[in-house]
Amino acid sequence: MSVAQKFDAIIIGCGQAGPPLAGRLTAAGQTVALIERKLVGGTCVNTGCKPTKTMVASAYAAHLARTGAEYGVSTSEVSVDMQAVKARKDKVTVDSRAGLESWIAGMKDCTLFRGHAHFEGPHEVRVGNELLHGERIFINVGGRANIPDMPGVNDIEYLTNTSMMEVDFLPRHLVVVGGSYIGLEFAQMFRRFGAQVTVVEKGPRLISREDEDVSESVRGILEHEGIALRLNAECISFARHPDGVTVGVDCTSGDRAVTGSHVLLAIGRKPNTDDLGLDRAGVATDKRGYIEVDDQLRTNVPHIWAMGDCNGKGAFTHTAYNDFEIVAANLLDNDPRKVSDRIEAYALYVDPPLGRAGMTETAARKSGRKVLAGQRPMTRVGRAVEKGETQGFMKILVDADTRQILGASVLGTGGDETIHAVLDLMYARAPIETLQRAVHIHPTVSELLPTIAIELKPLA
Ligand SMILES: Cc1cc2nc3c(=O)[nH]c(=O)nc-3n(C[C@H](O)[C@H](O)[C@H](O)COP(=O)(O)OP(=O)(O)OC[C@H]3O[C@@H](n4cnc5c(N)ncnc54)[C@H](O)[C@@H]3O)c2cc1C
Ligand SMILES: NC(=O)c1ccc[n+]([C@@H]2O[C@H](COP(=O)([O-])OP(=O)(O)OC[C@H]3O[C@@H](n4cnc5c(N)ncnc54)[C@H](O)[C@@H]3O)[C@@H](O)[C@H]2O)c1
Repeated sequence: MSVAQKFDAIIIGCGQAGPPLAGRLTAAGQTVALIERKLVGGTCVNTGCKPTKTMVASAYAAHLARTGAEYGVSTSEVSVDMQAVKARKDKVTVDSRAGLESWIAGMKDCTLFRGHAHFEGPHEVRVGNELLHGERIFINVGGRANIPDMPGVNDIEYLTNTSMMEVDFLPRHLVVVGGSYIGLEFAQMFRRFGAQVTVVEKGPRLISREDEDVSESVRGILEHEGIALRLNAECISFARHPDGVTVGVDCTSGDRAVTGSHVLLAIGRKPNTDDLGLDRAGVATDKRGYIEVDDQLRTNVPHIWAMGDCNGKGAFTHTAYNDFEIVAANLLDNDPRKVSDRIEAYALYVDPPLGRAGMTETAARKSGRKVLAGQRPMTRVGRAVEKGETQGFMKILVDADTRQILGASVLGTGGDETIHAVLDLMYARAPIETLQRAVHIHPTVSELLPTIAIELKPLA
């Protein structure tokens, strides 16, 4: 029997919450074992946010070059060098990962173990030949692409967000299954790189968590760029084809199948909890495998916490990082921060981007509150007109009784940044009058937020 190495804390997974927590714990004098089975930095750094947003930037450059004539700028024929696009993406990713690795290496009393970790008992974790004992254990294992058992899926070669990172060529025709956050970002960027792109979505509209007017506007933006959309695809199936892969789409109407050279599956994520040996530690999960945690991210086992995507309380880098802040505040700062203090916020990086904070209109209506709403199309935002980027709109929702902002959607140029003007007021619990009287800078997209706030009307 091997003797376990003892640590004050074991952190499983080196994603968005693990490394900063290791930093805080070691700075407080604790010994930490940090375990990573693949790449330090996890999804965001290696196969998620960072590489995709870097590629979105290349796609934007191609788009601007193609539309240069509209700005009076003549460009000769635009070509995209996919190897250069990938090299640029790789550099951003590798630099980021290297920065993280050197930060971890500099942490006193932090040992980085490389390998797959699993529980052998409530305090025992095994990584390869090493058995570790932790007084406290923090799980930060993230998630991976969900590949449901769809007809034919095992007979074809498909891409996921991870294998997309190796693509250094232009697919002739990319079929993206899943019309949500991951699918739409890849769909638009590859269309802009020059591929034919079809999005296949089983639901009746894109990004179904958003309001219908947002889905509809995003649909228009993508179709305008020549992306084919197949919604209501209730009979998705796959088969090999001499030209690539045939994706069965519909059982009732339209072309029943679409044949592409490559298929990307972007149909949700699942937590990396099935191979962790959680039962040996007695840690409870829900039916979908997410680790159950309380408002301060403690599992049902008092010395074990779960942070980031694996706890199902968020699915974003900023929510994973906030999980670290909550755990650290409670353990080290005597500050009882909690998840329920967090306001939902995120962006979808199609171009123009969608910035979101708080409730959708659908959720606000369902809440039973009296709701005031204000809206403005980007065609009536000077900054958008000047930039020649007038697609989309802004919408703000306010509680008529408390006068506080319930939520906002900004689909338009700079929407990912503009939304923060609203988000910060929500955190401040400021009444809408604060926004009405704020003097914003001209010419910006944000300068129209006070105008919208002044023009609020009751929801019909
Ligand atoms: C294509 C794509 C684009 C995205 N874009 C954005 C975006 O623009 N903005 C945003 O906020 N979010 C975005 N996300 C979501 C974001 O990447 C995740 O929410 C975030 O990375 C979650 O962080 P985490 O720390 O929970 O997990 P992860 O970053 O997934 O890290 C978990 C780590 O644990 C390791 N691990 C797992 N199991 C074990 C084990 N048993 N032993 C040892 N190590 C293990 C994994 O290898 C991984 O390194 C995107 C996701 C994808 C897929
Ligand atoms: N900009 C960002 O912040 C960003 C970008 C990408 C991803 N992410 C994160 O990654 C998560 C996952 O994104 P996603 O787009 O993969 O998933 P998602 O859960 O948002 O959407 C999944 C899509 O696949 C469809 N679908 C589900 N099951 C299916 C099936 N069996 N067959 C066919 N279609 C099916 C759904 O109708 C839906 O449109 C998001 O929730 C988000 O948190 C964030």
